[in-house]
Amino acid sequence: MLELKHLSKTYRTGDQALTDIGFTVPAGQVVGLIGPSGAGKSTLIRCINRLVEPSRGSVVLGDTELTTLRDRALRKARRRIGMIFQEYALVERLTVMENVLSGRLGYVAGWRSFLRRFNREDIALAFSLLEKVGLAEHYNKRADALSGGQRQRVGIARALEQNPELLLVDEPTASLDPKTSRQIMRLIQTVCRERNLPAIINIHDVMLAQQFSDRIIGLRAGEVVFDGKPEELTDDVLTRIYGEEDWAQVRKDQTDEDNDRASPAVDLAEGV
Ligand SMILES: Nc1ncnc2c1ncn2[C@@H]1O[C@H](COP(=O)(O)OP(=O)(O)OP(=O)(O)O)[C@@H](O)[C@H]1O
Repeated sequence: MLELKHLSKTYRTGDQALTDIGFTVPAGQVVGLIGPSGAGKSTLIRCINRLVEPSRGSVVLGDTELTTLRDRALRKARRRIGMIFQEYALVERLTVMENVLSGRLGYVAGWRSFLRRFNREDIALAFSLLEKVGLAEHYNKRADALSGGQRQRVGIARALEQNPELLLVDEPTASLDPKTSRQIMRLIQTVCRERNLPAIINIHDVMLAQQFSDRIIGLRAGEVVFDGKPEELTDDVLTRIYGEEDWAQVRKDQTDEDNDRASPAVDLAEGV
């Protein structure tokens, strides 16, 4: 379980990115974090694993207060949090397997020198995860030989290799076509359900968020303005989060765009 209490962040520039955020994410719950550009979504995700230092408040993972940890204790705690990034953050010239195994070392600097030290269990886990994400036969390919969807699958396997207690996911589909985006969101949802793993997904696409989250949190100007079930995301709520729009038209445009962009060639390339 993850608990945020009175979390606030003011950057040195004076930008107040988050104001008094408080919510709890129980085991197994997938939270879609939505809001307009600049609402504070990335800042919130990064305050949880302390890539950004919160100005006030607390973040509790299980029974560990993360906000007061330093150095080694912080590095150890970060290994309990799996991160999945928009741009995958793979080491391009290493193989798929090596990238997945790197999850074992979390955020430890200089991990490359330890590559030879993985034990049998780590490697067996990596193989089973590659099977899970549909990439087993590609284990020995270099990361730079993969499509975007395949890279993101490696990113998911790497995060799971950490055996995390929480997944933080930052715009996982922003670089992907609509069909691959749905496949990736479905995969994240499935692995969270299977492992009873809580996740917070920063996601721009409201329809995807609605389809694949158990709960939606809407941020606007650094504050939570909606916290509820995906089906409660009415046009009025969307206006509260994003401001005035013709939501019926936005939905139609989004559907048309999805249909236009899902060409058969792309489907084949990304379908693994
Ligand atoms: N490193 C930084 N220094 C100063 N201000 C920052 C920094 N990072 C973000 N901000 C400010 O904090 C606020 C929240 O930004 P953040 O990137 O968290 O929003 P976001 O919802 O993730 O936006 P987007 O969807 O465009 O990525 C914005 O006003 C932004 O300008």
